[in-house]
Amino acid sequence: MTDLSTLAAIRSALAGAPAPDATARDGASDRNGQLTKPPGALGRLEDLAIWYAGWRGEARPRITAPQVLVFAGNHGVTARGVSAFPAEVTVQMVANFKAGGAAINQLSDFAGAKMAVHALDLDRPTADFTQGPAMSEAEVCAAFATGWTAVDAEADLLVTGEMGIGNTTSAAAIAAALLGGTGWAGRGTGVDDAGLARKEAVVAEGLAANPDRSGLGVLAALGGREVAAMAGAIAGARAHRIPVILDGFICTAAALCLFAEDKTALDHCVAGHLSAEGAHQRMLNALGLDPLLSLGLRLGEGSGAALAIQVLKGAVACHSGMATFAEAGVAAG
Ligand SMILES: O=C(O)c1ccc[n+]([C@@H]2O[C@H](COP(=O)([O-])O)[C@@H](O)[C@H]2O)c1
Ligand SMILES: Cc1cc2nc[nH]c2cc1C
Repeated sequence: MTDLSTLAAIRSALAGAPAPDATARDGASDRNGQLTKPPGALGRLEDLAIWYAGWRGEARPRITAPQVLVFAGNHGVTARGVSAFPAEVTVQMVANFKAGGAAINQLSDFAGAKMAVHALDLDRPTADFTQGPAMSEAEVCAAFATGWTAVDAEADLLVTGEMGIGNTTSAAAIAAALLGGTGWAGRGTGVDDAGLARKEAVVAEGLAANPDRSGLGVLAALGGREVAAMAGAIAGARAHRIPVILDGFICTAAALCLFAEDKTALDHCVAGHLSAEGAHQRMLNALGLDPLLSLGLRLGEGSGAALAIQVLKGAVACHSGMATFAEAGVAAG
């Protein structure tokens, strides 16, 4: 069992993360050059397949066991009027996920993925981060460990999603702390102009009340339990060489905390989609990630990333299933 009981222990676990398999990646690149298509004609699908092959350590991989993990948490900062919905919606939506009634249930089924929901201490919201850290070191580490251990070692692809009323304010505060500047707050579930102004003010207060600017320090101070669990799952997947598709604004903020610790921490990740939350593009730019889809989604739950499983499956199916020029007797150019 990996020790994740302190931030120092988590930092050591991150430092021990594996790299992709260069032999498998080169083998996949070589195979890609022999497939029955003009060079580069499958565009970004070709890069995706080669990237996936490197992480899985197989030149001709398959995707047969995607996993979708949805983490839920409650936020003390909701007391500041930062969401269009009441905090009770978090626990109510967890019941909906368990009953199969949410968008992510449909999108996971449609992608052939196994979905699980983890509700993290919903009856104990994090502290209001305008007054000091949202979580103690023990709390953030426990949430991170929940995410890390939720990853199925037998999965061959992971999507991390979340549910947490108030968490777009938390994600905006994380981005502001780690990337600087203002204007990170957006409409979330649909706040009006006054709500948006409150969010921006709450973010500024949160930064003033919490001076630590390390990735994990910011995760503890301004994140939430579901945000920490997503960071843990993203890092835990890496330990098993499981590639990850990131979801929207909140998931990307969780990933940003890992990136702030180590610039290679997201090498096993792709951005599933561009959220309609205004500052998501800016966050992706800072991470150097180019989203696979842009459909105006702003739901969370892992929904955009679950939809993007289909794109990655398509890329890997073409790569591993297509005939080569020699096999098909097609004249190469
Ligand atoms: O993933 C996104 O980009 C996204 C953008 C806006 C809202 N959300 C979802 O809406 C909730 C947070 O919104 P809010 O307004 O309560 O901060 C939370 O449950 C998220 O899953 C998610
Ligand atoms: C209904 C509802 C569903 C959600 N799913 C993710 N965030 C959400 C926020 C609301 C309000």
